[in-house]
Amino acid sequence: MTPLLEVNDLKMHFPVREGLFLRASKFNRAVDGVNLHVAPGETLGLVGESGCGKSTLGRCITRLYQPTSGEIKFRDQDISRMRNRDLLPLRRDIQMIFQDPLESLNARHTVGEILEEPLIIHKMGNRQERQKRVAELLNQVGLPARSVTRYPFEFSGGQRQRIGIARAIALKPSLIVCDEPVSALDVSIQSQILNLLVELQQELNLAYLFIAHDLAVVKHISDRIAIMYLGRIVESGPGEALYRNPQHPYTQSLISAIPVPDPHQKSQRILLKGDVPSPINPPSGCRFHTRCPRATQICKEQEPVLTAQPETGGLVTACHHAGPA
Ligand SMILES: Nc1ncnc2c1ncn2[C@@H]1O[C@H](COP(=O)(O)OP(=O)(O)OP(=O)(O)O)[C@@H](O)[C@H]1O
Repeated sequence: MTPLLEVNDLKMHFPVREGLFLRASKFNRAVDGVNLHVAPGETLGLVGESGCGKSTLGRCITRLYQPTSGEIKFRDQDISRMRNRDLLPLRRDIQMIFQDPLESLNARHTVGEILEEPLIIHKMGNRQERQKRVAELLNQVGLPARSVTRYPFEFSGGQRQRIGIARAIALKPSLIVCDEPVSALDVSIQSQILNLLVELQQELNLAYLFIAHDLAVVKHISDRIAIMYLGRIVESGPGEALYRNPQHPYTQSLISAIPVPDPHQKSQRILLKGDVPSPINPPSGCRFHTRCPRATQICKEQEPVLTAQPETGGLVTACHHAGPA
């Protein structure tokens, strides 16, 4: 199937300004050569530790950021260098849901105004038609019709995320970048929001790039999962294969950290050495070598490329010593 979204060798390097004249002598390589693709109606889970560049990647794809280099192809058109003016039609089709809805929703506007705003910007319908659409959106996300006159602070965290979701689907997009949409919510509410996202996906044929720092969250909702470490994808493939038979030691350590519900089943936690290095000065060769239990000389010298792993059900892995744990 032709991908809806294709990202090739994408880089986002933030200048680090220092000294009296705030000159940029260094760069934070937040995203440093990412390749990925998402098919229509598919969910790609993007997982990695805090600071590995997930949000930056999501913001490049939605073109909140102008990437430093690389390609972002949406419906076969490279949008990575598009000017703001030309991006308007695209902003209808690619939306974003944020971790903290309170921060992303305008606190001085009522829910009705928040949901009507994108319809006004994109000149959709007259006032009456827009109000009808707002009522329909509230219904779709499971909020009462009377919410239109209320303000975001009057809602609970989960309800606020429902407002964020309603706003994201208002323009009938085909791709939504979900940036840790349930991380700030209680566990019981998390599953309600995840279920809502799955229902809407089926109803509206939405594709999701679902960002999370926790593999357990994306496990049940992702068709495929990509694991990110220090600005790069280190392993990806169908969710089921990635859980059952991960080949990258970093994926293996993330999976070993997921609590096992059955107390009789033993889980061998794979602990990593040290902390995540700085993306300002990433390690040579394989970026993961400083923390990797399998690292040898070649890992310090040569950067591994993503390579298909035979008999793993479709995993691609960037590791000189890829193999089962
Ligand atoms: N606007 C920005 N300007 C400069 N540096 C930034 C900016 N946004 C992010 N960074 C840096 O880029 C790196 C990646 O950050 P990013 O937020 O993308 O990671 P993340 O994986 O989403 O982490 P988290 O889960 O904590 O949000 C970090 O070192 C961060 O400090």
